[in-house]
Amino acid sequence: MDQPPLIGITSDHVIQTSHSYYSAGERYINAITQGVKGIPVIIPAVHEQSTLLNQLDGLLITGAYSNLNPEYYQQADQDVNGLKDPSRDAFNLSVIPKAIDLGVPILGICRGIQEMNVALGGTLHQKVHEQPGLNDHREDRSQPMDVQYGPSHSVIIQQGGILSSIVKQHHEILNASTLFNSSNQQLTVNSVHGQGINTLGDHLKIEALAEDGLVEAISVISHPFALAVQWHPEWQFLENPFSILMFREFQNACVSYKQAKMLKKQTACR
Ligand SMILES: N[C@@H](CCC(=O)NCCCC(=O)O)C(=O)O
Repeated sequence: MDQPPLIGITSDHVIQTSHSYYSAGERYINAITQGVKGIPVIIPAVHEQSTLLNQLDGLLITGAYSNLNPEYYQQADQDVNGLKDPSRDAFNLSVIPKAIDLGVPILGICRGIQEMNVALGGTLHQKVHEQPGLNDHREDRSQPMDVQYGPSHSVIIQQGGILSSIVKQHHEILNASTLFNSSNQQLTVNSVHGQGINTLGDHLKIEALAEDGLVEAISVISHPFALAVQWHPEWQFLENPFSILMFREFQNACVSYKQAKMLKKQTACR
């Protein structure tokens, strides 16, 4: 029987009680094991990437409380004392373009969408809530976690992308979900971020927009599956039909990519 796809999960560099770790949240790992039926591999944000990427069948770029250093998009930092992660910044901004070039299927979540955009030359709003016309997309940290990560606002799915193709393929399942409104293609999502996409990077298309116009999902044009979303589909995804379908679509892309790689190897050996 075929081995499940090997999915790399990006990590955060964290210091706890004077010890240093590269870690990834359990929710992301569960989404890979249960939602993508893959083998999760946490990648320390230091690894040499070209050999590593050749082993992977997919890449998950996680969310994080830290913010990307705005030097990477040529802006002065508006929150110099805010949480940063230089190891993650350097690793992710270098691995994303390489993974895209190789055709590795990618799913980016929250900080992951921001990194994909900046890695391809885009910029971010450092404080979305201070931008005229944009809403406050932050969670209320005084609330319990299920409220912080609970349904927050809707996004409008744009035509012609990966998300709209999920809607088309599975409209019967989605029509039964209270989180999806088929008459206006609106999906209710959670919202746990202070930063967001300002100018769009190269070779990117918009997959979904919030009601205030903020970009909520993107994909790489002419790539089989390089999708990133500003919300958190991994949060209690088994209760959310759209999230289940999105992880399944990522799984299909990873399995196809793995099979194509094996076929190429076999052909080269003949
Ligand atoms: N720090 C950025 C990105 C927000 C983000 O990824 N939040 C996730 C928090 C932790 C997690 O659930 O993994 C911003 O504020 O925009």
